[in-house]
Amino acid sequence: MSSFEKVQAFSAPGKALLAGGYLVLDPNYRSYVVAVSARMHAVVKSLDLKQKTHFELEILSSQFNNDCWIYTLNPSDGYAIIEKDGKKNPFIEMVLFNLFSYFRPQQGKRILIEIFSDDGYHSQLNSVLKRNSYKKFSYHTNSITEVPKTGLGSSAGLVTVLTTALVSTFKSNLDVQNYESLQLIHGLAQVAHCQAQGKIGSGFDVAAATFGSIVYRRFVPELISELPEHSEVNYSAKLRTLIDDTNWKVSHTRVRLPDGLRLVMGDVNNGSETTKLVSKVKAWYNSNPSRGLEIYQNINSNNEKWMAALTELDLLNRKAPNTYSKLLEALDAQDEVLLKQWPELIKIRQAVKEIRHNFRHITRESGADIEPPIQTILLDNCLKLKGILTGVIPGAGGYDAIVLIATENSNLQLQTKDKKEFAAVTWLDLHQEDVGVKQENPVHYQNFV
Ligand SMILES: Nc1ncnc2c1ncn2[C@@H]1O[C@H](COP(=O)(O)OP(=O)(O)O)[C@@H](O)[C@H]1O
Ligand SMILES: C[C@@](O)(CCOP(=O)(O)OP(=O)(O)O)CC(=O)O
Repeated sequence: MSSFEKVQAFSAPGKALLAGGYLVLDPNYRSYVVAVSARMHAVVKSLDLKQKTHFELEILSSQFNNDCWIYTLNPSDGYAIIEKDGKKNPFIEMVLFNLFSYFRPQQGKRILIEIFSDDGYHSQLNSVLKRNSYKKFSYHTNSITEVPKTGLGSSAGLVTVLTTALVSTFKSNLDVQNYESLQLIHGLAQVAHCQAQGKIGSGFDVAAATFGSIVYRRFVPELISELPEHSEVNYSAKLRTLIDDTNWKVSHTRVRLPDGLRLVMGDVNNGSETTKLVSKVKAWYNSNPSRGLEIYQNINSNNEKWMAALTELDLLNRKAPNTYSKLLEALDAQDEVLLKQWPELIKIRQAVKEIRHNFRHITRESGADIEPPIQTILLDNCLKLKGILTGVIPGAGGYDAIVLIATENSNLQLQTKDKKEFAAVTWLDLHQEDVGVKQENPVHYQNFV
């Protein structure tokens, strides 16, 4: 047993926002978010410091230039967050600040948290793979801020898993399958993530990291924007009231893609500035609200049709698995005559076609490259492949990785090999993973070589 009293491990998934991009910023609209198999992990070791009230914290991210952030927190100065060498990581800082403001612990501890992030979150260029008999991670000589991201929500995953790790040191016997515990983690992580990124997004990414694949409706931003300044003496009390005694009116209903279907992500080795896209779309909407509302309502109606049709597929599989198998066979054949016999498939394809058509309107009218022409061509080519049900550019769109819904049997590598129209696409080794925060076995994170 190491010198630490308690050792635990947790993980949280990345995300792909399939339906509801931009609209999900408005609490009137729902979104469909799929948790993906790229996960952020935290191994937390804690030791009580006898007769001490201060906290010695070390957050280690050895995969990225062996980065670590070291803090000493004292109740006497309001748990001020000052990194030993002045190093900055706003996401770590905001988690620490809000966790200590919420729990206000008095029993001093030494806490070591090691963060691990799966390959899907970042480019693997200039990295070395290290493994043990349970897991493998890529190690970079560059710091985290210098390694290109893939848009799976690394900061949301980090904030959620770091929040979970710290909650586990202050709340004995934390059960991450317990709904109240997940609610606590979710609230604290949403506050920390918004404060760290300096803007209040819809929070779909933190919700998916916490709860897994969900249909999500956001909380009103004022819940977080109206918190006092950190320097205010009542910050801690207001935070506790927000977390413990406030109905956020957020909804996150668990969903899963129907059996036999899987998420496929195709990276085009490019990216988009979500903040810039969002501001362009907001400016477009505000410049002509009636046009914006018309387009948004059309997109929302088709988002809801898409979500309902996915649920219908799931129900069909449960009620009539043999019939459902024939539907999957029709998809694998990609035979137009056969496919016409399946209204559930036609419904999904027509809904997504309408959604994409409307986003191309917004692209032209706002100047925000939500579905740029090169991505339109790629998606339309993908729809002709055997086994493909539909496809979108997730989230804010742009030049991020595309997302397809495909049958388990579809072999995209084989179908696209040496085809010039797919030359720019790398099919990622990712799949949907329905579960959010998970307890892991700490033994699985030792001796990577
Ligand atoms: N493994 C990690 N270790 C430490 N910090 C991390 C890690 N992954 C992400 N972060 C933090 O999150 C930031 C990336 O957040 P952001 O730019 O919002 O990207 P994303 O869209 O992937 O969330 C990094 O600059 C870093 O501060
Ligand atoms: C526009 C949005 O509705 C969705 C953005 O989804 P992305 O997955 O594109 O976001 P990033 O994590 O920044 O890549 C903004 C929001 O909901 O906050």
